[in-house]
Amino acid sequence: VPLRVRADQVGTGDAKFDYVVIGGGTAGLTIAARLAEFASVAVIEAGGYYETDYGNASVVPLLSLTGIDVIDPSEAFPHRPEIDWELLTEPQTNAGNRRVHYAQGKTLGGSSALNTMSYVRSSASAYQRWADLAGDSSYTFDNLLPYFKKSVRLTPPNLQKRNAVNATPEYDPNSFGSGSPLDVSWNNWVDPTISWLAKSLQAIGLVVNPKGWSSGDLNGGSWVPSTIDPAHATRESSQTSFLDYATGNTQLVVYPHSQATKILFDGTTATGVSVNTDGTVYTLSANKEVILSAGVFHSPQMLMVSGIGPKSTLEANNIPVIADLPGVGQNLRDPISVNVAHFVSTPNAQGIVANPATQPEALRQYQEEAAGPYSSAAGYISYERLTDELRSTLSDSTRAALAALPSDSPEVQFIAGTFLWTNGSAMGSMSATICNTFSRGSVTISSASISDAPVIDLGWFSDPADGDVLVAGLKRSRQAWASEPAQSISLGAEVIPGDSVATDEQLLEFVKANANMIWHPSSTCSMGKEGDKDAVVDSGARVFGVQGLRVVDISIFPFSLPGHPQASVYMIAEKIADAIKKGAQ
Ligand SMILES: Cc1cc2nc3c(=O)[nH]c(=O)nc-3n(C[C@H](O)[C@H](O)[C@H](O)COP(=O)(O)OP(=O)(O)OC[C@H]3O[C@@H](n4cnc5c(N)ncnc54)[C@H](O)[C@@H]3O)c2cc1C
Repeated sequence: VPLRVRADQVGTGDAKFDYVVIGGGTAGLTIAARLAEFASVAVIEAGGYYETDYGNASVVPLLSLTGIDVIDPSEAFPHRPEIDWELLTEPQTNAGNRRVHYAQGKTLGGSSALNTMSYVRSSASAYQRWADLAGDSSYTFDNLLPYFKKSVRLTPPNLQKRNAVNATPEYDPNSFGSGSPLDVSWNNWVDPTISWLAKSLQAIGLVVNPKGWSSGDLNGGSWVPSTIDPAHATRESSQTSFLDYATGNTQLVVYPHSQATKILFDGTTATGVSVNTDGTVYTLSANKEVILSAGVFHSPQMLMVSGIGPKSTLEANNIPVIADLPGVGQNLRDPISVNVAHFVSTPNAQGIVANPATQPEALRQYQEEAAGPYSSAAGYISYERLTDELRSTLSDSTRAALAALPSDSPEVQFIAGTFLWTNGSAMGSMSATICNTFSRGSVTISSASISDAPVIDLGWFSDPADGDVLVAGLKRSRQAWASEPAQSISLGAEVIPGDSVATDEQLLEFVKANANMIWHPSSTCSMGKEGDKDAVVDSGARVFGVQGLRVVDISIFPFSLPGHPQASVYMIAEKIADAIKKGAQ
């Protein structure tokens, strides 16, 4: 893999730019590349190149689902400091006191270098809710669509390579663009287990959405597109797309393996960033603005160590207060998920590549044709509002909480999946994930130093509605497994959770002990109206109480959007870049 940034684009030491971007992740590289079209821009990134630092596991699509050991959520997770921040949360008091490892990309590309590449937009009603909370109608789906389109380049699925009549993707080509450097397409191999489980979801009434999920309707099922380079069947990240583009077309300067340690202020105006590269400390000055894109955990931490946050927290850590902003770090939303799994008779991609008899052909297919099991990425997902039957099992307060959401908002996401059990046998899984996280967590600091990890409380199950909805989702997953298509591949009784987990109390206990993240945390620097309890930035992503500073990443989503977030992260970076450009003209 070539190192992409030209030598003259790698920064060292003190310098001045129009814009200084903290974090070369998903949003950071996108906004930096766009700003560099008309201004001088620096990006400070703590990591380097994931292709060289982590190799095939971060590049080959199948391995993004199964081979990334770094996403292990257990406390005994494998340590990969070259690409992961190695964050460990506070014990989750409502979830078996578990401390979980929360993988976050520390590399050019950020978490787009570690994610499972699914490209999913949220529902029009969710963006309407965002617009209402931000007090800005430019956040409705129709008004955001140009930025969604601008941020991607769609390549239609290669049906010949997919070679699966039951898995032809349905989508609306009009909701995609063609000019962006970021490739979105479909994988070139379909896992047979997932095809059967997709049929099982359809059998219980979750029909295929004829437009896919990029047109504002997030209900029904779809073969999910991925951020994938369709020609080579390799991961597409903000690094392989926007950084590549900026390297070829702009004077963007990158500071890799460099940690931003503090945002510097003159009074309440941000003037630059203090940076540490291997012990050398220097200043990058911003003539115009500092853009903070350090992600959901590190953006609020950076604000706090720089003097912006709840006054009591800043004072307790001897940090001079630049702006008392109580919402910083306060509105963490983390959607959680549980699995229902059976042993299955169908082969899966992991099994094929693990078998010495079938691996050589799989390798040949991947290397020569960019196809076969190694090219397998995102599969089949369905969204739905709970059925009346399941809704009637919820508590009154949960029903009331759901009723307050927009009427077309999906409530549960089902992901048809497959993996290898510890004995090497193929398993099929039907996971249920809550679409609207009612529980609130927080991010705070333990010291004034950015070198000390942020203190993360995910707040799992702090609102009982999440457990209630997840139990209903688990029951629905069981209904899918009971359907004829799933039964035709199931090799017997349910393995996870197992038939002994039967009553509502047992199901809730199972859910609390076993639910896990799907790595979509958001909202720790929420967008809102000035003075609102959680509001940290206005609708232009400008931080309240100071000048010359914006936050542009997933931390500014005002709530956890149903769906998958990266599509909206790329979109928001495009949108704010455009707002800055228009303001600068
Ligand atoms: C395992 C996993 C699977 C996922 N699967 C999907 C999926 O299939 N579909 C989907 O839509 N979303 C998925 N996501 C979520 C999605 O990838 C993230 O929401 C998105 O990438 C977040 O973008 P961001 O710009 O907010 O942060 P990031 O992309 O994480 O970028 C933050 C960057 O800031 C850098 N940084 C932080 N602090 C500093 C500092 N002090 N100095 C310098 N640099 C700093 C970091 O190193 C990082 O590069 C997944 C995430 C993970 C981790």
